[in-house]
Amino acid sequence: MTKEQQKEQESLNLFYSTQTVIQKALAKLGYQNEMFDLLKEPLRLLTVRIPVRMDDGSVKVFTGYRSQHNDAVGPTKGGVRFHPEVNEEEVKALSIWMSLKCGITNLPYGGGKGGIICDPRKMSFRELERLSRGYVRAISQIVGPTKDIPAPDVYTNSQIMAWMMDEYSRLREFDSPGFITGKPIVLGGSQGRETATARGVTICIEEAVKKKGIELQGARVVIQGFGNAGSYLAKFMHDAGAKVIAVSDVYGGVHDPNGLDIDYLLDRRDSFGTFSQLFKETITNKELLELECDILVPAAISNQITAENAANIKAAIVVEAANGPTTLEATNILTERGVLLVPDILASAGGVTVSYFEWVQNNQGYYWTEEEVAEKLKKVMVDSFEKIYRTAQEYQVDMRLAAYMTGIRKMAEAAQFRGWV
Ligand SMILES: NC(=O)C1=CN([C@@H]2O[C@H](COP(=O)(O)OP(=O)(O)OC[C@H]3O[C@@H](n4cnc5c(N)ncnc54)[C@H](O)[C@@H]3O)[C@@H](O)[C@H]2O)C=CC1
Ligand SMILES: O=C(O)CCC(=O)C(=O)O
Repeated sequence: MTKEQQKEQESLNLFYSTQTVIQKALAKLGYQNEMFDLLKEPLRLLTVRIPVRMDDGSVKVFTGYRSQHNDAVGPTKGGVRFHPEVNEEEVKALSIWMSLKCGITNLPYGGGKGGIICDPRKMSFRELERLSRGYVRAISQIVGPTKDIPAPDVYTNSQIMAWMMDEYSRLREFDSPGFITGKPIVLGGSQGRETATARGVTICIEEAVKKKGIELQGARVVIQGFGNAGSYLAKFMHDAGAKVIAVSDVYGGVHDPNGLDIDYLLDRRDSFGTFSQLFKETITNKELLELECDILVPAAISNQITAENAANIKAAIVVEAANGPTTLEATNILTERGVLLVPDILASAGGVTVSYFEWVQNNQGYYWTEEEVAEKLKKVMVDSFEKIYRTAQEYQVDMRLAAYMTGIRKMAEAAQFRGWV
């Protein structure tokens, strides 16, 4: 393997590349190696095997994970992913990113993340219910409203959160809405959580265009992924007067340089964010990423913009709604080319921010209006964007490193005060 190939291989390993940036961020902030030693790995990783009775009477055993990166600041928090490609390294990296997101937005949490290796698109409603409940039973010892609070992520939704909350409440023998966020409103969910990730991305786009001197009105936007994050984002961009010219799902995308009919697409997508099979003329995800546009938003999975295609990205602004869509090699290429890259741990932090609001409302038993939630979210996101933009300028670093520096500071301070380092 050549040096370049090895570099790219390392860049594609989310866990390894996260550790690389953490090390740089801590060094910039003047921390010793001991702090890196503490923060480079999750404190806890639980692997579980979940037997599920399938509809045909057979038993299938699924593997799941829950990773808790660091709880110096407070209980850990983060979503649960149901996806065939879930793996230990990815879950660990995702839990570290949750710590950083909570640090950036100044939430009283550390980061956690969970996942189950499965393909929910091939499972029935009742099989999914049994799997969700089985997962909660398997991880119940290490989670809870004051320990670790799960939430939705790829291919999980408010129905799955409802089953998980119900199972946890049964185990504990009292109603525990604060165990999980992203619940249906009638079960203690928050106004605005469903759209929170996309709202947060929208606010970042509004800030980023100001920095780049681009008018949002009429700007051409391309979005990869049409699930929770991507589909609402398309709607918000359309409502803001931008021209959404291409969107995609796992199978491919649709493109119209004059702007797509977003309401139609929203109406036709299924609960897994798929719609493209309804169309005859489609483009590949690879083609979508390289389209002529002003703003590109990867809102699906990781490692989409790599050393291979970074030079072909035409957008002036890339805003990462997905976790880990751009490798470190690609980050360098885009930055050198003058593309403003708003990193995932900032851009997608709207979800966990409103999850925090949901948890606060559950704890106090008093609920806020959609306007109150939107106003509070806006303040958190604008402040976070500015903080990171200023850090990038002050230290002459890219937005990703600036976001890591901002996100890790509170955790490092808390660990020091606790006497861990
Ligand atoms: N839902 C949330 O609150 C948050 C989500 N995120 C991140 O945003 C991204 C999307 O999450 P959600 O919208 O919640 O998921 P989702 O499950 O609602 O939608 C996923 C979308 O990605 C597409 N997709 C899946 N595999 C793909 C592939 N190989 N290539 C292209 N497209 C593919 C699906 O077809 C679907 O349109 C993920 O990276 C997730 O971690 C980040 C923060 C919060
Ligand atoms: O809402 C949450 O608590 C976590 C959302 C999440 O998993 C993420 O930001 O990646």
